[in-house]
Amino acid sequence: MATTSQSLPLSLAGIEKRFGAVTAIGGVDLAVEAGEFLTLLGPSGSGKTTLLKVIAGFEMPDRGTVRIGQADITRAPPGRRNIGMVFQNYALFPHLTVERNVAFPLAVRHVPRAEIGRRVQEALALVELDGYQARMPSQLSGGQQQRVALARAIVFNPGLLLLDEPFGALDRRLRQQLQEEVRRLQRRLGLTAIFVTHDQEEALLLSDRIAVMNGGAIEQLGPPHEIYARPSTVFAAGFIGESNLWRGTVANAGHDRVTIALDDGTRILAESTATPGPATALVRPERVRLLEDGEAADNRLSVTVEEVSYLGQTQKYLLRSGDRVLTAVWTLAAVAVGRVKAGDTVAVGWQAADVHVIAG
Ligand SMILES: Nc1ncnc2c1ncn2[C@@H]1O[C@H](COP(=O)(O)OP(=O)(O)OP(=O)(O)O)[C@@H](O)[C@H]1O
Repeated sequence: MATTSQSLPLSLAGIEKRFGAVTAIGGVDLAVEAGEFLTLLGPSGSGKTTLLKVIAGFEMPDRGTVRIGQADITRAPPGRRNIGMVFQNYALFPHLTVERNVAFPLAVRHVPRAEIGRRVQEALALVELDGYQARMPSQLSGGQQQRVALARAIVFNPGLLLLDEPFGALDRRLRQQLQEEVRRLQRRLGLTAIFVTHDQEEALLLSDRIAVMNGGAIEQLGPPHEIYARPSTVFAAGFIGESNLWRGTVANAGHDRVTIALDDGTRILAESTATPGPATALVRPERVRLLEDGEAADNRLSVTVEEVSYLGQTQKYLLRSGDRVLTAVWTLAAVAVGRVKAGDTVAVGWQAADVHVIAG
């Protein structure tokens, strides 16, 4: 298998797909660059799998076009799209050896026998399963089976690789190991990859860009750090990472600083160019700091500690101020174990620059 990739860009324009009264995809435009790792992230029912099936050719869209490179493949059968696929339950052929499983896509493409042998060996080496040629799938662990599935998906140099929750059935450690391997392989081969998950950590870790899906539409598209730091909607903010979200009204707008008035009278100072009107303030838990005596902060609250959870490198605190509960996550280097306990009253604060304002 050549490691020089023939990866291609993918473009979706105006994709719509209905099942009876259900709109699974409600008008999606998306351009994925060659060699890019793009994740479709969203809750159950948001349309991720349907969109992937439209790309793969297992579902026909009611409207819109699918292009790989220059070619319009909207109506092309799945086998003609040159797409590699790994699904959670995309089982290997149980009656075929590892070697014949991986050889399958080459055999159906009438690749000469000698070349098949060489390319299968190369693909198995890439997923670190060289020497497993003669095994049957039943003689492999779940992680090894998914590696064989990955080898089978890349052995024919696909223009595009689709991965639908490929690690869903695996335990956490194996999952992490395979995540790293897939990413390394994808980079090394320069593959264009579209990955479906509802696991936000997995999405943040692996992706060049994330498309946050909600109700059959892409709600936000951007690199992980941008989606985390500057979510464009309350849904995206709540779906990715932990968040403190406070709904209020932007008052006193001007000079890149605004005040957000909450209905209980609390005022939050934020660095933002938001205009007056309803808005939600987002403060990520690691931005909420424990204030030392006399320490100043743009925003300051006296809170009672309700709960402390030890998470290893960090601790998570549930803090109450009146009717409001907020979450803080502090590293052990910043706040030692036992220094702040349930029942304590402490001062916390954060800077105006730590507040992200979502208008609307
Ligand atoms: N074959 C089908 N017939 C009828 N409705 C369908 C069909 N496939 C999907 N749907 C509906 O379309 C919507 C989107 O489903 P889809 O499977 O794409 O979501 P998803 O984001 O992949 O969810 P999950 O994470 O649970 O797999 C859902 O409301 C689903 O019930």
